Amino acid sequence: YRWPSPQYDALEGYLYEGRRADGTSLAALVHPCRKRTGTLASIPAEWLRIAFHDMATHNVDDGTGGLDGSIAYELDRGENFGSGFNQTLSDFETFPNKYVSRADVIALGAVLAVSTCGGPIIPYRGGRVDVYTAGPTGVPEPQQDINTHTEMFRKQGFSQSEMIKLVACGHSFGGVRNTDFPQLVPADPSKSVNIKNFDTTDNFDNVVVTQYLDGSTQNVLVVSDNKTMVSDLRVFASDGNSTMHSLASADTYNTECTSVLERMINTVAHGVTLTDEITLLPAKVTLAQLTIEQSKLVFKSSLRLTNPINGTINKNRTVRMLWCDRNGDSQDCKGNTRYAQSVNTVTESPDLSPVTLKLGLFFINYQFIVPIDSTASISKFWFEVDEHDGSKVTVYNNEGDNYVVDQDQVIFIPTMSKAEFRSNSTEAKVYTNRNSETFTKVYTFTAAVRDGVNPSRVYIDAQDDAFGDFLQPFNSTIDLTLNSTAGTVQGYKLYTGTVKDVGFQLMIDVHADTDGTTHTVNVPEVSNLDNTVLTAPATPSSQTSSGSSSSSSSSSWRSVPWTSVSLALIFGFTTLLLS
Ligand code: HEM
Repeated sequence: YRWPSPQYDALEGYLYEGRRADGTSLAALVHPCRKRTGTLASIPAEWLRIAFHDMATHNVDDGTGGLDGSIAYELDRGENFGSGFNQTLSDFETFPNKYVSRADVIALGAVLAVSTCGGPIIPYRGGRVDVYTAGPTGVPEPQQDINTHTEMFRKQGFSQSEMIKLVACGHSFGGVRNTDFPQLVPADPSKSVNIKNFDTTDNFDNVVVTQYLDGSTQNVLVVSDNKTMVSDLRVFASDGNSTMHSLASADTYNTECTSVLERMINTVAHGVTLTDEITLLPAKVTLAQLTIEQSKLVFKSSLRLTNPINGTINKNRTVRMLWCDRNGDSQDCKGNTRYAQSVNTVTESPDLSPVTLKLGLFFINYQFIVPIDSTASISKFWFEVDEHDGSKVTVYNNEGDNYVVDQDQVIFIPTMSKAEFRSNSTEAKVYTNRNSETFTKVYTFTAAVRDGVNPSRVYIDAQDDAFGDFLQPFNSTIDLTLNSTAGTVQGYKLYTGTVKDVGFQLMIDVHADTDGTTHTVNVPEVSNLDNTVLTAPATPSSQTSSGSSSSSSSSSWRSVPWTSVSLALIFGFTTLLLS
């Protein structure tokens, strides 16, 4: 991992924070191992089941299908019977975005579902590619015979024993509904909700296996009198119960389920390449932006650190952001290195994501905002964490590369931008909320281009992938026009333009074309805008740098802490003892 990596960051945020960049939480819908209000159905069970059904149309012979979001177009089929699917799709609909496909969200749902109910952490990758039409059929149904099932799983890429494991892992929680399968679960007027669970626990555990083996199982797909429908019995017994016996150990069950469910969520069409496994970033830089707030040029960023749940946060800890000028005498810290303390600390709940909770960690965010002299500007930044307890100061510098501000020619100005919900609709496209009210979201965006650049074109590429009913993504390019009355603000000229969107997660890239070069600022989060909470910038300090290109050993520089930092930059050390 090297910053910037917006796709990795988005996937990492979804997995370990369970939420969108604007704070809307996916994890909170399922965690802790929740039941749905009303139907009392197991939400995690619905989420795991949909991942299987979406994947089940994979054809290993021709490399088509797999986890690709096609399930959204396949719900009218008998093989996708169940009211849980519609509810799950509406749980998921606001979460796909430019970096996280709908299929990635479905896969993530399976990971969150298993971990929130006490199961293992299934390794997660992103990069699945969505389709916008139904695929072929291929989901097993209980009335089919064992040969049909074995062949269906073979086509999905799973052997007989893997089929048994997949079903035994899938049917760990949740159950069969009377409304969906009255042949299996007879009507019972005494119950307002009539779901027959696969076993006696709501957790993700091997009780479904042990109760099957000891004969106490209540799983209707095993014990129903309707012998046509007892598909779990046929599947489980298809190798003489040998695989089921192997799953009688809880540890083996967890290991085998991790492996087979990981393969399930990673089943994609040939030609689709998944990302590396998304592991937790111990120090994550987010929300880095050069912008104008209250007529000042400021640089903002946030450093997310982890803390063990059973450990205390060191109250004496100080976290500094350090940065270099882009221009002038101190260009790239040749003269001075600037630094400032964090202005705000936000400690997250350990319940943010069941995955991070399971890792025994929670997050603390150190937020920075510093004034930037527009002539000097900023070229790169990094962080230093001092526990003030005699231990080494830790430097977070992007593995020695620093966090590089790749350009300052074009910047985005959230606080001078806004989003309006226009109801009624004279607008061409509208979005219908849960109360059947129609809206169009009208965004007015303000960007700024350095004075003197004279761009031939300033424009925004806007993309939204999050729609009710899983409509096609929205893509639009709009030109921004110079606000000639605003003059020059902090060495920048302002440009504005309007985007109309009906989705939930607009993301934009702002571009300025100059002399054959396109400068771009990527904005993955456009929710706060003119509602951004304003914080006064910190007062920065600066300290003479030794010069990052020089290793001169004058006697004075050893006493200057920043030289250690500079050395860290040169040699890529992440931690150095300050002299
Ligand atoms: C031979 C293969 C399979 C058959 C015939 C089958 C059949 C069924 C049936 C009939 C239900 C009840 C659905 C309802 O009442 O709405 C169900 C539920 C479920 N299935 Fe399967 N299934 C199979 C394999 C799998 C696999 C491989 C997984 C996941 C790895 C899985 C996960 C689930 C889950 C989690 C539920 C509970 C859903 C809920 O409570 O809402 N199933 N299955």
